[in-house]
Amino acid sequence: MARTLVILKGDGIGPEVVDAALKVLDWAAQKGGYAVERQEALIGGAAIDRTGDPFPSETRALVDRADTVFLGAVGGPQWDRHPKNPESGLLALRARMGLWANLRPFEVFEGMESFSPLARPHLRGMIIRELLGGLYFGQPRGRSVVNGEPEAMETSRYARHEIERVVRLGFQVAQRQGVPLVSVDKANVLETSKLWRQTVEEVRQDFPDVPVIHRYVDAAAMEFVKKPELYQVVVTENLFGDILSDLAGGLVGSLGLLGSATVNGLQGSRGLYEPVHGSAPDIQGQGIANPIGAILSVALMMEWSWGDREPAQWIRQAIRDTLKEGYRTPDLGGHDTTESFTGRVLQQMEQIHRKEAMSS
Ligand SMILES: NC(=O)C1=CN([C@@H]2O[C@H](COP(=O)(O)OP(=O)(O)OC[C@H]3O[C@@H](n4cnc5c(N)ncnc54)[C@H](O)[C@@H]3O)[C@@H](O)[C@H]2O)C=CC1
Ligand SMILES: CC(C)CC(=O)C(=O)O
Ligand SMILES: [Mg+2]
Repeated sequence: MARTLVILKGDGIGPEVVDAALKVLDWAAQKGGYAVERQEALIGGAAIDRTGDPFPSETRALVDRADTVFLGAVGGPQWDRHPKNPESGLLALRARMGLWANLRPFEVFEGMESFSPLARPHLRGMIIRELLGGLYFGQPRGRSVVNGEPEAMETSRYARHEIERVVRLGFQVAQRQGVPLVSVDKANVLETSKLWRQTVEEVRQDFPDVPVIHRYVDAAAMEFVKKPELYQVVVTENLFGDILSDLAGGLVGSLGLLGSATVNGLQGSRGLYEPVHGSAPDIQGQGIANPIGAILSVALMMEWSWGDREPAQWIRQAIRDTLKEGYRTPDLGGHDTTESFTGRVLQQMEQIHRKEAMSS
């Protein structure tokens, strides 16, 4: 059966890493013997330039009919002074799809230890970031002039059910892995965080076998660096998850190494897949962006939306093997281009596939 996919390449290095990821997807689909029907649409700054809207109606219509969406990245300095904001297109997409759990796995690949002074061998974990609430979406927000002076405001808001569903997912993932759940909040100050912590305490009654560690976000930032092995499954609100997942990028050696899946719980095929990094305007157009985050997002898509576990494992193994052989893009001290690195990953996948075919 054909799988359908909406592709939103976006801005900066978005198109570069998405093109790399699609090569891997095509290979896996061909080996799996199924077709992927792809439709492409505009988002972010590219959409502003063409239509005046960062999330145009044509894109909305396609997304509404789609189960699976794959995104590059949005934003860039050329839109800083534009009245419309590319990032608001991404937030509108996330809200429109109604997907609330953003899973951001991280892993120190073998040989990558020296790219972060903090990296530990074999370190891996996952940040589960609530994606539809908090400061990014709360109302009221905006600008005003008070006593002749410009003011700006945002609102952080969470309803209990919005916290409960993502916390429950956190418990389920931690239970599956047999590890503690680390819940990050700022309950010593913020009302939303007090409700968050109270909800975690209530939901934990249903998971008596999962130890819970509560941390305030400031202490968590310190401890993530000092004792990262504690942070195997982390559940947290939108803003804190955004910040801590970039910290995880630093911890494993590069932001370019992280993929993500945004889903509605353990079941269901609907998903939005995107690398954790942004549009990286500083390296845009040079052909040197690290495609690993985007390629790992393909693996997550195959697993979470399509239930294709085996090709997802081939992809991950091929990335490990390619790095182990010393191929790297410049963010990891290497000389590979996005294209040459992706070519190596494809070769590794071919080898893994051939070996498995011979042994079965
Ligand atoms: N999901 C999205 O679409 C996101 C978009 N952004 C937007 O991206 C633009 C740039 O934001 P920044 O703060 O610079 O964050 P960024 O994630 O784009 O880049 C931060 C640093 O990491 C490097 N980097 C990121 N991805 C890389 C990759 N795949 N390979 C090699 N190096 C990589 C960049 O070169 C840069 O030095 C802004 O407009 C921002 O709003 C930022 C984060 C997420
Ligand atoms: C650009 C923002 C909308 C979000 C962001 O930084 C992220 O999702 O990682
Ligand atoms: Mg971010």
